[in-house]
Amino acid sequence: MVTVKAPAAYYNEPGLLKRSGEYIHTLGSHALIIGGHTALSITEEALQASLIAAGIRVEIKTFAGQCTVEEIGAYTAIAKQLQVDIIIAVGGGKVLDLSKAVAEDAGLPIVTIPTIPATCAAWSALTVLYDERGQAAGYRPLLRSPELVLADTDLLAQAPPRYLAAGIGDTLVKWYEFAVNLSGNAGSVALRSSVATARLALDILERHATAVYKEAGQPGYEPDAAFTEVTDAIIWLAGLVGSVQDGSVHAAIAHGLHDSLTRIEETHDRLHGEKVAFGLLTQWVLEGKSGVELERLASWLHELDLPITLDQLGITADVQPSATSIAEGLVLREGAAAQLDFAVTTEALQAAIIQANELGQTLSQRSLRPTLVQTIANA
Ligand SMILES: NC(=O)c1ccc[n+]([C@@H]2O[C@H](COP(=O)([O-])OP(=O)(O)OC[C@H]3O[C@@H](n4cnc5c(N)ncnc54)[C@H](O)[C@@H]3O)[C@@H](O)[C@H]2O)c1
Ligand SMILES: [Zn+2]
Repeated sequence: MVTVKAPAAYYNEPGLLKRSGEYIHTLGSHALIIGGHTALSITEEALQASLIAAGIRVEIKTFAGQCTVEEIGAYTAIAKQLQVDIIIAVGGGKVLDLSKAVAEDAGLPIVTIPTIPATCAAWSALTVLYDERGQAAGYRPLLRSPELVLADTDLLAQAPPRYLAAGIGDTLVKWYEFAVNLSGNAGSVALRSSVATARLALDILERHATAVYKEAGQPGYEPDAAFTEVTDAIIWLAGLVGSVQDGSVHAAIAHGLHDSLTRIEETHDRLHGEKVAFGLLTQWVLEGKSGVELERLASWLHELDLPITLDQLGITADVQPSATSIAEGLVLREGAAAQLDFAVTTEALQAAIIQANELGQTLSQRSLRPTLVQTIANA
């Protein structure tokens, strides 16, 4: 059986927030807004004004910071107690994930308003769970994607560019994680659909991501067509890649390494897309890509300021034992290894992490040189 889950509507425009009531009022008249602290401070005024103007009563609760089963239960109880008829989620991936599960458990429609383009969580019918210590604790598939996704490109363009880079990392991984599963067979329609969508997202990122990332952080930056393509790739296309499922099992190595990295305390302030990026660099080594190709790809990650060394991930312990524990922590889904034409043993993974880290160090040192020369020249 194939299931395709996507939002009833996805909008991407500058200034959407100010008009959000026009889109939301047909879905509900008494809303619970769940938002991160920063996200609410940026959006609350415009969002509330637009909702109230559209005749929607508003309740607001600040997200406590972690998407755990307990927190989902707590916000569901709040939604029921307040007797709201719609949930509006505002913020990064964690608050959107929590709110989607809350809406499902409370039997309510949900609108997602991403305030950073760091993941496809605004779109997907999936909640990634953590425990209270911030370690990955599994995935909760949801029955539906959100009813409505409002991607306000003004809002997304104002976010610190680090989040954009993380979103780019988390999107380009889609192609590389899916493509390795295609070895030797054409795949089902579901797999081919995901691969084709992931390819389109990769094409957009290859074309625009670096320039958009460099420009987006500049003062007075206004989102243009390239920015919209890049954020569409991150939210919509990456979301669509995961929207189509036929029960077949894929090996998501970079994401598996991400999950393993979440068990290392020092990586906790690194973003999802940042950990995935290092996981992807490791996967490229494991796949046996040529030195030239590895250098090209790692340089791209480096240009986006994504981590390409363990140190950049926050891991300061010795490389060898760190690589061993990350490698040992990778759990592939049952049957996934059979799809691959390269081996994923703990030893091979450990060696790949060490090689990725060495390549990352070399590239980082090389790109430091102009700065050093500059510093000496200016001394
Ligand atoms: N459901 C899915 O399909 C899916 C996909 C990928 C990742 N995820 C999950 O999403 C989470 C990662 O999401 P994330 O990377 O967005 O991190 P996040 O949700 O932790 O947000 C990162 C930070 O951004 C801040 N923030 C939000 N809006 C801001 C703004 N406009 N300006 C400045 N700061 C702002 C938040 O306060 C937060 O501290 C993880 O839990 C991950 O597992 C889910
Ligand atoms: Zn991801």
